Amino acid sequence: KVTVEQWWYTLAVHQVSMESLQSNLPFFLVAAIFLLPLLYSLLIKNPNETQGHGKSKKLHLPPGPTRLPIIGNLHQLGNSPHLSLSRLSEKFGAIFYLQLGHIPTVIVSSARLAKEVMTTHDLTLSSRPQLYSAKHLFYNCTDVAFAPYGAYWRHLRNIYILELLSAKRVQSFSFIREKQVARLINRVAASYPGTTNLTKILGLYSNDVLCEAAFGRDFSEGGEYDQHGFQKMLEEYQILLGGFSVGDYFPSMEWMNTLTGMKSRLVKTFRPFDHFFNKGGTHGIALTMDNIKAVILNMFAAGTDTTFITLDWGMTELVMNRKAMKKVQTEIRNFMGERTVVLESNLPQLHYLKAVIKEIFRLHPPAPILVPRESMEDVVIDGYDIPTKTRIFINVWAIGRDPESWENPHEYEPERFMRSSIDFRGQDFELIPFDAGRRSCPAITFGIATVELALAQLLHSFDWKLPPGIETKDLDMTEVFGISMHRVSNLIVVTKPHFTNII
Ligand code: HEM
Repeated sequence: KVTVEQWWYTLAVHQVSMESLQSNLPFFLVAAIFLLPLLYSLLIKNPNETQGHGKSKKLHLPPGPTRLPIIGNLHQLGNSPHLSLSRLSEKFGAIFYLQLGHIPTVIVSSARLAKEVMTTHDLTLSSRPQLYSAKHLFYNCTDVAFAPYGAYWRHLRNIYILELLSAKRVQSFSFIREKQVARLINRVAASYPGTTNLTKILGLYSNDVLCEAAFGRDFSEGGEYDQHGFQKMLEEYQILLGGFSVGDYFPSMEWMNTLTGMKSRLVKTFRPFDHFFNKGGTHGIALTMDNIKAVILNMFAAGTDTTFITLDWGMTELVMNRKAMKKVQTEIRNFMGERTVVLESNLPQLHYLKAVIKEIFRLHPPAPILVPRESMEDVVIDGYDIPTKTRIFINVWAIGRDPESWENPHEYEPERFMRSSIDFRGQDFELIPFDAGRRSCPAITFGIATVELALAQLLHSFDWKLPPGIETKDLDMTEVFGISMHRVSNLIVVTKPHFTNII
């Protein structure tokens, strides 16, 4: 039976924080009076026997108790689903089942099973659930990330791979990255000798690169960018996409999203972007204007936060791990000598820098449980029958810290990648920050180039440490809830320029 605890667990995993419960208390009380009988009949349903969707398939649960416990406090659970799901996988194994409302959900937390999902069953598991937030934020899921599998998605995906993000196109954007890295360095230098809010500066850099690549125009010049409030809008996007809406778990109760205010919040977030994109033109592409806007919007939503999170965690880990910081700076400075500006052509020689970035992806994948997939047919994974329309989450955060795959899994040790050929491009399932298979990130080359160049130049141009009186143990590692997750706190540092001519 789905117990009341499980229902609470469902809410908790999907960001119903104590604050939001409290602020919506009058609504919940009124709703409870009217809806309790209905909720009761919906919840008291045996997940072992019926999965709805017109089929009557048996879902064989992994061994272990079927009744799920509540772990930790609600607020903590709600804001860190990758942590709570990792704890559940320690208890129930590398594959386990959750009945989230009416939706059968399977969580996969090992490299071996991720490989099974992303190779053997990649096609069957290549669809996406039509999430309520994605329908409102991405033109009824007509973008590439949330479109269900089919001819339309394949068409869009080809536009990404062959046109927007082809190797040649990404290469042609190198002047954008080099220009924006120079601006990044100037922003850091401007705060010298005071403290630098590096998180803020890295956020601006990631947005500037994407804006210029997408629109061919530098929006940060003349403050046009700030005027549109992109940064805030994108943050809201990440939160809403990862958030909980009743209709995603109880499809027949989608109307409740209007009452909870979820719908108006989505519309409010979506409108400014839509308005902004109206300034462009379609110019002969056989897609509707909304389709094109969805594609561009996807680049922002998928590309800015992920790049920024990688850089922010990268600098945080290096500031905390002085030995690795010294080693990577020595590598860059030995190679660069008196040359102050790092070029993209220098990057292939910086092997330890690449190991540093892999280690960031292992410990802090920007999308810790990826975007859910949805099964298009019945499928057997690791001996378990998984029915059609099951939602599949891959906990890449847990896979990156799995002691079966990694020695000292919680330690920051880039050296491990100097001794191994493991890479993040979708062949080694221990390290899949970009996902793998059909639904993997089409922008790996773009993303990596944006991260590598910025990191190399920051480390070459400055020495970095925490402000006086602050120690590594004082840094707050809590993450903000969302589909991608960055640290709640900003990284505040003090810098010392390496070259006299930089300030
Ligand atoms: C460090 C940088 C990045 C990381 C770690 C990353 C990670 C990911 C992941 C994990 C997915 C798969 C979603 C899933 O199945 O869970 C994805 C998809 C996607 N990413 Fe990235 N990404 C990065 C940068 C970018 C950039 C810069 C862009 C655009 C310029 C981009 C565009 C996309 C798009 C359009 C998809 C949807 C693909 C589909 O569903 O077919 N990403 N990314």
